Amino acid sequence: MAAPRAVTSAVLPILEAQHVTKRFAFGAETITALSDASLRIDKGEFICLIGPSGCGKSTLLRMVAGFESASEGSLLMWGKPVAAPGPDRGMVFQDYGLFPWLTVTQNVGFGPAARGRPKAEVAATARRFVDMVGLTRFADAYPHQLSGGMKQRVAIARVLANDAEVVLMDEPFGALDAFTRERLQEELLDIWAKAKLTVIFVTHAIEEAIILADRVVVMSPGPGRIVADERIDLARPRDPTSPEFNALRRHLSGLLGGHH
Ligand SMILES: Nc1ncnc2c1ncn2[C@@H]1O[C@H](COP(=O)(O)OP(=O)(O)OP(=O)(O)O)[C@@H](O)[C@H]1O
Repeated sequence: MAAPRAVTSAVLPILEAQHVTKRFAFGAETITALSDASLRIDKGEFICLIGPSGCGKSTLLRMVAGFESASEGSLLMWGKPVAAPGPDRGMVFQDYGLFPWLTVTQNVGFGPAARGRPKAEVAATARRFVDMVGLTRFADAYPHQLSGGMKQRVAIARVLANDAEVVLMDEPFGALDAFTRERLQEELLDIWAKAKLTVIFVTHAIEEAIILADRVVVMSPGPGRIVADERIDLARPRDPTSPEFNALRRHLSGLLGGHH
């Protein structure tokens, strides 16, 4: 019977941070990058981490990615400790991290090919995700032939081709102009919905967080802490000129207080 299993998976969060503290040695000093952070994320949620420079956003993301381990507390994926990086959690970097000598299709198929998947399967997977991010016409192009926004889409497709359930994005649109940024926000939401992803997205921009997130997690520095976790109940696509949007903008701005 499938029902009891479904009930169990519905209550188990895909990710959970339990009282996570992260300290770094810095010369003779110790820096507490993150202090006693607890957070529960359900499958399919779009979470934005927001806060001023140095509040531990990247540190938290890197810990979920498995690049760093907790000094105290635990970080769990499907109830099991995150011990190392894995293809189930894909990071999209601001500088895209594409291989310049490979085409769009080869970049997207890189992960499955490196894991030894059969050629035909790699090709089909790459094609599927190149199509999904709207780059069919550029399948054979090289990264230098693409715009910043297109490179960003390749980076997302590459993560998806790895079967990632969780996509980690550290200010991915920070380097883009406002117009491209808005278009990519829409496209990301589209891909997120289609691929049923769980996204953790770091941003400095309150408006971007309200456009994108199901929940906005607000952090503050010195030491890095989670100070609020706000649900955004507005229907998508969200209108930044609406009174509800503005009320949330003021509210989050207040939570960020003097830090922002
Ligand atoms: N490897 C490291 N060694 C020493 N200190 C570190 C290391 N990584 C991060 N830190 C420190 O931890 C704190 C949090 O850094 P983190 O990069 O997580 O902040 P952030 O909120 O992502 O900042 P930004 O918005 O500027 O990217 C900072 O004080 C930083 O100097």
